[in-house]
Amino acid sequence: MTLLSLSHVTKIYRQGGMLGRRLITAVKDVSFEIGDEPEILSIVGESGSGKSTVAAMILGQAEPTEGELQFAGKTVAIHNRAERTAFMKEVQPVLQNPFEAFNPLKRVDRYLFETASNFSTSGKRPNRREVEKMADTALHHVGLTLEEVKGRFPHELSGGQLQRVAIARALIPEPRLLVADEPVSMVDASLRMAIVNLFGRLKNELGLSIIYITHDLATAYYVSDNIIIMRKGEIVERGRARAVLDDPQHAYSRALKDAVLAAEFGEVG
Ligand SMILES: Nc1ncnc2c1ncn2[C@@H]1O[C@H](COP(=O)(O)OP(=O)(O)OP(=O)(O)O)[C@@H](O)[C@H]1O
Repeated sequence: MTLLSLSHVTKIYRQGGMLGRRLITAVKDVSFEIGDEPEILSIVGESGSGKSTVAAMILGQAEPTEGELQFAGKTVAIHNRAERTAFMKEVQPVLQNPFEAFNPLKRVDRYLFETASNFSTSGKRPNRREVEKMADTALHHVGLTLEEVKGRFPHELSGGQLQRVAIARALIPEPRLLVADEPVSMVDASLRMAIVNLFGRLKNELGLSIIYITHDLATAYYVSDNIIIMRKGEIVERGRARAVLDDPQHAYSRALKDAVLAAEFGEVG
C-alpha cells in the first residue's frame, strides 16, 4: 500500500489575516508518493520554494487549499486531540533547531519521557520503568544511551548530541514516517554527514521512510533514494537522487547544483 500520497496539492495563504487581500501560492499542484518500501525522499529548493509548507501539510499542521493528502490510504484530516495523537503515532516531525526546540531550563530526558507517556505503544499509560525503557531504546537507535543524557540540560550536550536526542524523541512512537525539515541547518558541516548517515541507518534498521527537507544538495545526494526539486511552490524536477543530481535537466536544478559546486571549489559566480 502507498504510505503517503499527495495529489494535486495546492496551498494558498492569505496575507494580512482573514480580510487580507494578498494571496500567496506557497505550494502549487504538487503530487508525489512514498510507497511501502522504506525510502528517503529529499525535497530541495531555495528559501521560499514551499518546502516547509509541504512538510506542514504532511504533518497535518496545515490543510491543503486544494488537492488531497493520504496517509496509508486514508485522507489526512485531523479534527481533535485523539485524531492528532493517532496520526502522530505514525508520522513524526524531527525538530529543526534543537537549540530553539528544547527549553534551556528543562532537562532533555523530560522530552523523551513525555513523548513516551503520550505515545505508549501498548495503549496503556506506561509506568516510570517502561517510560525509561522506551527512551533508552530510542536513544540506542541514534547511538546514545539514557545514562548519557539523563538529568542533563540542553547546554550540557553538544549540538550533534542534541540533534540525536531530537531524532530519538521522534522515534519513540515507532512512527512509519519522519519529516525532517532542515534538520542539519544548525549543525556544523562536519556533523551533517553523521546525521544523514543516521537517517540511512534508521531507514534500513527500522524500515522507516524519511522526508528530508534541505537546501543542502551534498547531503541530499548522499543519503536520498529519490529527490524532488521545488521552485516557487512547484516541482520542477524529480527522480532517483543520483540520476537527477548527476545530470539535472531543468535549468533551475542545474543552477542549484552549479551554486553548490562554486561554493565548494571557491569559484566566483
Ligand atoms: N503562514 C503563512 N502565512 C503566509 N504566508 C506564508 C506562510 N507560510 C509560508 N508562507 C509563504 O509561502 C511561501 C513558501 O514558504 P515556505 O516556508 O513553505 O518555503 P521554504 O521553501 O520552506 O522556505 P525556507 O527554506 O526559507 O523555510 C513563502 O512565500 C512564504 O512567505
